[in-house]
Amino acid sequence: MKTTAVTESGAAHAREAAHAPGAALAPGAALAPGGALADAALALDGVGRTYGRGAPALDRVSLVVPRGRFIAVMGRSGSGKSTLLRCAAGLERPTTGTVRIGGTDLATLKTAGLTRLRRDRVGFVFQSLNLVSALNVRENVTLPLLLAGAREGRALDARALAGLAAVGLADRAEDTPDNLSGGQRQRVAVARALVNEPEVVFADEPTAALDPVTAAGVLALLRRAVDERGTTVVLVTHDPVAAAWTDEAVFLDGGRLVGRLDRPDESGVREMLGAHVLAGHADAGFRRVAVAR
Ligand SMILES: Nc1ncnc2c1ncn2[C@@H]1O[C@H](COP(=O)(O)OP(=O)(O)OP(=O)(O)O)[C@@H](O)[C@H]1O
Repeated sequence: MKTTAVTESGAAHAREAAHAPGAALAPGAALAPGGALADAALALDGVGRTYGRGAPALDRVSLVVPRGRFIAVMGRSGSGKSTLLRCAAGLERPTTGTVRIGGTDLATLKTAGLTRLRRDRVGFVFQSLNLVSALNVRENVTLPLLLAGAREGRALDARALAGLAAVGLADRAEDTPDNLSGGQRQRVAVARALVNEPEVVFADEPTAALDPVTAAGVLALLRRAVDERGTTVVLVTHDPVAAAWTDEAVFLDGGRLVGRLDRPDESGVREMLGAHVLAGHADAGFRRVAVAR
C-alpha cells in the first residue's frame, strides 16, 4: 500500500512519542490495590466474556494502560476486539475478571454509577454511536456536557466551539451532521468525545470508512489529545497504518492476548498480523515481541 506523506508524519510522530511502555499482566496476575497499577488509566485483570454456551469471546485478558498512552487493539475479525472494548469501557459486564478505569473497579458500580462513570470519565468514538441528526453540530458536541448536568448557555457553547475549532470545524457549528462528509462527521465525533476531557477515549474503527488522508486527520486529532492533554486512547483497528499512530499495539486471537508491539510501525504490525498472531493461536501464552527499529 502506498503511504501518504501525512501518514508517514503520523507514524514518525507515534515513533517519537516518549511514553513508558505499557505493561501486560500474566493471566490471573493480581493488581495491588492502591499500588502503581491501580493508578493506571485502564487495567484489565483476567477479563473474560462468554456469550451463551459458545467459546469465550474474550479469554482471561490482562492489560495495563498507563495514563497518556495511545494503544491499538488489533486482530482478525472475530478475535474479540470489540468485546474487549465494550468490557473495558463499562458498556458490558465481563463474565470473569476485573476492569479498572482510573483505579475504579467497575464491578463495584451499580448501573447508575457505571452510567455516570461512562458519561463523566470516558469518551467514545464508535461507528455505531452516530451523531444525532436532529441536532446541529454544536449541539451534538455539547450533548455530553448537558448529560453531565452542565447548564445551557454561552460558556457551554464556547466550550463546544473551542472543541470544534480544534478539529477544524468551527465554521460548521450550525450545520446539521447530514450536511457533513463522513470524515467531517468523525471529526465532530472526536470533538464530542473529548469535550468533557475524559480520562480514556475508546474508539472502535473510527477511520474504517474514511480515505487515507481523511483517516490520518482523525488519527492526528486523537494523537494530539494524547500528547497535549494526557488523554489515554484505546483504538480498535484492522489497519496497520492507523496502528502506526499509536504507542503500542496489542494483538488478540481467539479472545486471547497473543502479542504486543511497542511503538508499532506498519511493517511490524503486518508481520504480527500475518505471522505471529495466526500461527500463534495454538500457543495460549502471552508473548512479548521485541521489534528492532
Ligand atoms: N452479543 C454477542 N452475542 C453473541 N456472540 C457475540 C456477541 N458479541 C460478540 N460475539 C462473538 O464474540 C466473538 C468476538 O466478537 P467481536 O465482535 O469482539 O470480534 P472483533 O474482533 O471485534 O470482530 P470484527 O473485527 O469483525 O469487528 C465472535 O465470535 C462473535 O461472534
